[in-house]
Amino acid sequence: MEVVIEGKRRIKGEVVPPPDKSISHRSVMIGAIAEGTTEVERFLFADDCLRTVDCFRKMGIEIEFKGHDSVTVKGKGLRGLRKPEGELYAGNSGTTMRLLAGILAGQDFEAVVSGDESLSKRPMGRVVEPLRLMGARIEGRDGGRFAPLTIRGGRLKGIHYELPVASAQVKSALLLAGLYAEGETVVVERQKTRDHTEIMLKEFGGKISSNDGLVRVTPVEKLFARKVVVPGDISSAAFFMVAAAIGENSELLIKDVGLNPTRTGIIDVLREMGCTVEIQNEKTISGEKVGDVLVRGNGLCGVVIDGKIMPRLIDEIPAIAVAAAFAQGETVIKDAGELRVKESDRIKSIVWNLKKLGTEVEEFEDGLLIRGGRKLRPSDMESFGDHRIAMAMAVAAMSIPGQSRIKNAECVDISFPSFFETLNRISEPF
Ligand SMILES: O=C(O)C1=C[C@@H](OP(=O)(O)O)[C@@H](O)[C@H](O)C1
Ligand SMILES: C=C(OP(=O)(O)O)C(=O)O
Repeated sequence: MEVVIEGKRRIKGEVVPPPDKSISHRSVMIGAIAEGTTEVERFLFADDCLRTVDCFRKMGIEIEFKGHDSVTVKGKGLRGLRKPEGELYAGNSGTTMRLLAGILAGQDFEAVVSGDESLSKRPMGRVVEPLRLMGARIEGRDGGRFAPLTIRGGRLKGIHYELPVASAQVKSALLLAGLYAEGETVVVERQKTRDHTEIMLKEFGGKISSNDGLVRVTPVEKLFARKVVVPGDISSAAFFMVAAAIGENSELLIKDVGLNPTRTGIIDVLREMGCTVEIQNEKTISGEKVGDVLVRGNGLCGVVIDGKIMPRLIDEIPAIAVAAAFAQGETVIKDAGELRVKESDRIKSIVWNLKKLGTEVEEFEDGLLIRGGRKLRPSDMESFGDHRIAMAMAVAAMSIPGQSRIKNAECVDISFPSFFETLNRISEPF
């Protein structure tokens, strides 16, 4: 699908972002291994989370869709999953494959997890190696570095493991496997990554603690079903934040956004770039911080983004790169090598598209430099099959007078199926 975008400028009004993808995945996974029925209010009906639903249905879990945005998961307890017939297909979703690997490592059956072309190229050694140390038998392409993975779970033992890459998916896989292990599992993270697994496991009665970069889990006999209310996804909201930040005279209220501090790097960066971002109505729901975010565009300047903040905004870099192209001065993004192993090589994808728009960009192994503030031209852009690239470039196109095109834009269905309609609704013509 090719989407044509007429450049418009003013972004105005109110918007509610789609439910959080990370939390939606976890609600099904943890709900499936809890005792009782977990009601999930505001589940994300998008491709990635539906892959997680399919995988658990294949393992005998009843999952019902209720209305347009809720699901119920009939949990069967820690030992209630059954051996699936055929492969478990994770599609494009890294979160599905890596977290599922952790749960499968604790089961006493064999299962195969596969993915689409993009997911089959993403590194799986980072979960395979520590899960093997815990006692799981896992095979995969190239010695287990790539999917499909064949996982034979069994008796696991807890490990003390320092994450070689800052990854919430790897941490979560080990914590989930730790539910089945003998003794304590300790994951050491040098940079704090999103902690939705820890929060939800605690809500469901898990024994888990986090202190000073050490996350510890010990097995419990049972997890107990809980109602989960999923906040809006700050990673989806980020596209609107940037749209409002770069739009002249723009003001946008984004409601019910998840504000877990491990995810709010985008807000810090936009403020540092000179944008007004106000948080209103903060509350805590299902253990997660939520609030409304008001963004007012009033001119941006370049920034340096590196180091510890990276895990707090890793999925927002495509949107931030667009903000940088519209900002005065240079923006440098470093320590972002992880972008090369997402749904596309996001450093390459960003550089390719920004150059088409007339931005001066330099590519580094672990990041990029963007010289902002030049007059940009409308263009034909390419998603490279990556939802976040399609959405970021649509936001850029929206602020450039004239007609741009985004090729292969159907990939927005991965995390935000109504993205283009929503973007149209909040933007006004010149
Ligand atoms: O745990 C999660 O839900 C996610 C963790 C991050 O990946 P990594 O763990 O690979 O950094 C992020 O990029 C992804 O979109 C979702
Ligand atoms: C990297 C992402 O997701 P995943 O790793 O689950 O495919 C993303 O949504 O940007």
